[in-house]
Amino acid sequence: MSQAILFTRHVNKTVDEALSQYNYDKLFVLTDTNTRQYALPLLGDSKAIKDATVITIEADDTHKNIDTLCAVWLELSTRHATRKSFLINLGGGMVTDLGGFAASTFKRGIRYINIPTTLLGAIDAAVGGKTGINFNGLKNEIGAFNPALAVIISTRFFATLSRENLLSGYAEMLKHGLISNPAIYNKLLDGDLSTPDLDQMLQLIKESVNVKEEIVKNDPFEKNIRKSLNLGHTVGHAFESLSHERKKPVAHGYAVAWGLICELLISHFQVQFPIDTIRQLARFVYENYGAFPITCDDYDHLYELMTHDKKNDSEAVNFTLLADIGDVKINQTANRSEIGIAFDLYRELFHM
Ligand SMILES: NC(=O)c1ccc[n+]([C@@H]2O[C@H](COP(=O)([O-])OP(=O)(O)OC[C@H]3O[C@@H](n4cnc5c(N)ncnc54)[C@H](O)[C@@H]3O)[C@@H](O)[C@H]2O)c1
Ligand SMILES: O=C(O)C(=O)C[C@@H](O)[C@H](O)[C@H](O)COP(=O)(O)O
Ligand SMILES: [Zn+2]
Repeated sequence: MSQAILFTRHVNKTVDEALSQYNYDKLFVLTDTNTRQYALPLLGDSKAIKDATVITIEADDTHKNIDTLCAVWLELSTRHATRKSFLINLGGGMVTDLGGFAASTFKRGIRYINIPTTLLGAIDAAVGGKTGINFNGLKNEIGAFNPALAVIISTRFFATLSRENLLSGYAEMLKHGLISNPAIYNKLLDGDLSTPDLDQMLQLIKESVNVKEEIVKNDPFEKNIRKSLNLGHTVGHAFESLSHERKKPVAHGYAVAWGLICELLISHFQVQFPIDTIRQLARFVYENYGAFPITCDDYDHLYELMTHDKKNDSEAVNFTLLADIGDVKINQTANRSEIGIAFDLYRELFHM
């Protein structure tokens, strides 16, 4: 499973060079309503893109669903896309997840590349081949492992990103720091998020992509060590699903940030992750991300959502835990009452 990761400041040129390597009959570009407005113009000088058919879907995770997927399949079909056609996914993780899955399934698979336009997309979603959609109230319940042939990353896209979406991506970078080593983690924790400088952040972005790339190379299908990339997501996805049910969707990275704290609390009790490091991160998360409001009335439902986690292989809920920064313990479990204790402490740390 090889995937070229290309960092560039000249996206047009890089896109044209990348596409010139492939023979294709028709080129399609998938955008959402925001990336059509803000990101597509940055590709205006690409010769290849000038002749492409643009397909545009509604923005945000509430549309990462089967209806939107059908709409993309229908466009490809009515416009006579063939197995020799090519798709470019231009957007954040919502577009690259859904577009990657559309490409993986249309006529049993057409080739595609990702051009992430969010920080989260660049350091995480566009890389590594997890594609899919939400289904039955569950995150990424349907999907496939199938990497984009190339991922073209340019920080130029991030100039129009909201602060919320920058922070959302930063949370997945913190996750990469936690699972890799203290040097990367501490730099991230020292970052000043009040006035983020994207060019200064480029080095951190490259390190973060590298953390993910190395893990995926070793375990592309998440049989073992790739589960480390899921730190924070067992709880995070349950928070995210609950936020959709409440019709107040939170950004994915925010749910991961809160999920990280809960799972580090479970790590503390099960594999002695240091409590002071949790307190420090909880302060950072509270100051920058606020809190996801829960009461003990939500615990049973959150637990039910976690019983659907894709890492589970039995009745028990599977967690990736940490004994320390960079010391990952996969295939750990926690029961309903242990998770309840973590929620109690999370609420205390987040002043609920
Ligand atoms: N496949 C993976 O490995 C993986 C990893 C992490 C997250 N994900 C998934 O990715 C999704 C989250 O991705 P995301 O945070 O990029 O969200 P997103 O794609 O929904 O983008 C967030 C918002 O920013 C807008 N936007 C995108 N680019 C913009 C730009 N350049 N300027 C202005 N606005 C822009 C979008 O239209 C959207 O409104 C979730 O569905 C999550 O499950 C997948
Ligand atoms: O690439 C991975 O592996 C990850 O787990 C990265 C996560 O940040 C990402 O949110 C992923 O989509 C979660 O996957 P899921 O298998 O828990 O749905
Ligand atoms: Zn994630």
